Parts: sequence; structure tokens; C-alpha cells
Amino acid sequence: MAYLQVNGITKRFGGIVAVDKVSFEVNEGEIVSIIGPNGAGKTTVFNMLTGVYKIDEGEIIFDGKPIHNLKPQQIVKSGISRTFQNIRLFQDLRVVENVLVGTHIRTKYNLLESVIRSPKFRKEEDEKVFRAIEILKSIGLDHYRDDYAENLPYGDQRKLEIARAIATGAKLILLDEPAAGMNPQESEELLQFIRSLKQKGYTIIMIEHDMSVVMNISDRIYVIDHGKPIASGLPAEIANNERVIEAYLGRGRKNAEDK
Ligand SMILES: Nc1ncnc2c1ncn2[C@@H]1O[C@H](COP(=O)(O)OP(=O)(O)OP(=O)(O)O)[C@@H](O)[C@H]1O
Repeated sequence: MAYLQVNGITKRFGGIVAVDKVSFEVNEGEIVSIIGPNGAGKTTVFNMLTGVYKIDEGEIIFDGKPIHNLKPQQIVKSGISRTFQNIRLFQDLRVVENVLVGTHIRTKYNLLESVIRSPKFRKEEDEKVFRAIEILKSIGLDHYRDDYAENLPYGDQRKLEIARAIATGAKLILLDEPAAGMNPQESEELLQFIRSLKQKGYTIIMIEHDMSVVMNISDRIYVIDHGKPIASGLPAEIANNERVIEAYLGRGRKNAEDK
């Protein structure tokens, strides 16, 4: 069985079927992209994978266990973490503190131990800071560790979000439009960074509109349109798939006609 197995998941909002029987699988260590025109249902898929939305039909099996009825926090603990389409850092916290937020999901001390600052509490906190700094080093952000998140260049803020996701201990990282708003140089650096995550053994699922990023980095691609799966395959296969081209161009044509 694949590392992540998604079988026929469906999500309805009133009369809208935002995601309609979508299935896909991701093997350990792969970079898989989910693409599709605006409103195709991509973010809704991420929200189902991370427990933000309950699924109406289907199942999600991660590492051999069903996770589709778990709460978001339980899903993070099971090893899946994400970033968001719009940066959601704690802008008025320092860089290292943003990463520490990610580590807290695995806190073992109890409330009393934290109030009295017991040796167990202090040891665990010291270990977390050490780990947070190690993560920052591994992604080349440690020189910013005491800066406020809001003062980082845009591309580095995106990296910091990924650092926070890694700090949860997750091995499957979901990236929602990581290249959004980046200039070509930042996108290129991001590509290298995501490749380095793969080399370290992380598994990545990415939603991305920037086709040069998608085609360059994905092992496999799934395409959805109007909530339905329309194609899957290797980047070269997807680039030449008529249904995919039609989904993108057809939507473009309609938007042009609407204007
Ligand atoms: N909470 C919600 N309530 C009602 N409708 C929703 C909700 N979330 C998403 N939708 C609808 O579901 C459909 C899919 O939206 P979704 O955001 O998943 O698409 P997307 O592929 O991520 O789009 P984009 O590329 O523009 O971010 C859209 O029609 C959207 O309006």
C-alpha cells in the first residue's frame, strides 16, 4: 500500500460538490503535485487531508491507518503538516519562536510542570530550542533566528513556514502554492530547497500554479477540474494531455469572454 492512499474523497458545500470522488496515492519520498484551474478543489483536498474539513465520502489512509475522522491536531501528530496559500506566520514573533510553535505539538510535560518549571520542563524546552535551531540551520535561516518574522524577505518567510511544518516532526509535508508571489530567483531557490527536503527523506504534496515549478520538481502530477480528477501521470505526460490543456485554456477562454 502507498504511504498516503486517498480513495474517492468527496466534499460538498450545500449544493456545490467542491471535490468529487478524488483518488490518488503518494509513495514515501515522492514529490506529487495537485494542479487544476482556479476553484478546481485543490485547497479543499488539502483541508480534507489535514482534518480541517470532514470528508463526506471516501477514505484517507496514511502510513497504513485511516485518518479521515481525526482532528487536525491528531493528524499533525500522525505525521502530516502543511503550509498555507497565504503566509500564516506569527509576524511579531522571532524566527526561532515561529519554529518552536511547531515543536509544541509533541510536548510531553504537563501544565503543573510548566508552571513550576520542573527539570523535566526545562530539559524538554532546551531540547526544543536546540532542535528548532538545527532545523533553521538545515534550511539556511539560522542567521535570522532572533529577527522578527515580519522582517524576513518574502521567499524566506515561505521557507520559515515550511520550517515550522517540519518542526512538528511530520514526514509528509503539504505545500499550498509555495511559489505564490515569488520572483524567478526566489522560485528557483525554492525548487532547490524542496529538492533538498526530498533528499532528506520527506514526502511532499504540492499545490502550485507556477507550471515551471510543477514540471521541474514533480515525480507525478494529479489534475483536477471542477472537483473531478481528469488526469494523472508524469510531468511530460501531463504537459501533453489534451484534457488538461483544454481545462486550462477553456477556462481562460471563458474568463476572457466574461470580461
Ligand atoms: N468553506 C467553503 N464554503 C463554500 N464553498 C467552498 C468552501 N471552500 C471552498 N468552496 C468552493 O469549493 C470550490 C473549490 O474551492 P478550492 O478553494 O478548493 O479551489 P482551488 O482549486 O484551491 O482554487 P484556487 O486555485 O483558486 O485556490 C470552489 O467552488 C469554492 O468556492
